[in-house]
Amino acid sequence: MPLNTLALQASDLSCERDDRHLFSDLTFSLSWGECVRVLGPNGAGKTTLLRGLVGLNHYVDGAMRWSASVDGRPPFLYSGHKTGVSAHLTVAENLRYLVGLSGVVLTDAQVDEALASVGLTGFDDSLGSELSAGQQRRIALAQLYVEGMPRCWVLDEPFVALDKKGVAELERHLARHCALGGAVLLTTHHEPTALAPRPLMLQGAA
Ligand SMILES: Nc1ncnc2c1ncn2[C@@H]1O[C@H](COP(=O)(O)OP(=O)(O)OP(=O)(O)O)[C@@H](O)[C@H]1O
Repeated sequence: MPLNTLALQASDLSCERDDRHLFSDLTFSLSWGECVRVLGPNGAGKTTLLRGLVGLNHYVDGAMRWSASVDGRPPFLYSGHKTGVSAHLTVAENLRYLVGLSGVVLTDAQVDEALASVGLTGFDDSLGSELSAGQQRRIALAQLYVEGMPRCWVLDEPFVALDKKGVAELERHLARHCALGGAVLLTTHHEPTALAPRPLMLQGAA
């Protein structure tokens, strides 16, 4: 497949952690317009794989080729199982910090708009520590509503702590993103209903 149709090409990946083989011979691609869901039981290595792909650990060996980035910025947006929200920053500061990792600087109006998209209007000045788990998750997810962010999203358990309405809205948002030519690589124990991701099973090493 021509590389410009791919957000990611990963070949012959293998992973050993603490002398345990988690997976091997893993080859897959993520096309633009596609959502891929990494599947496997607890401890199979889903988080390890995602973190390895985005350069947050060195446990994963093999060839990983992301689509070209713009202006040297990261070619992907990563949001982890832990939200990365600081207890000591306000909601607006947290959002500015998270999108800043992708080289994006927000106007006040853009902050308001993104927070409104995730139901956090009026919480701009609240500290991260003053928010519930679901609200903290929503701060991290607000990045997905900001224009100019990378179009390839790597999301580790993005539905965790969200209420029913939040889950449905996020599913719709991810489906919309892919329909508009974005790409999503995620892991989740939640069974999506409005999203039909292509499964990628971590089988474990032979
Ligand atoms: N902090 C850690 N220190 C040492 N080993 C770890 C640590 N976190 C995970 N591991 C090891 O790596 C393996 C893969 O963990 P990982 O978190 O990638 O699994 P997972 O598939 O994402 O699991 P889950 O479905 O429970 O989130 C685990 O089986 C465990 O042995």
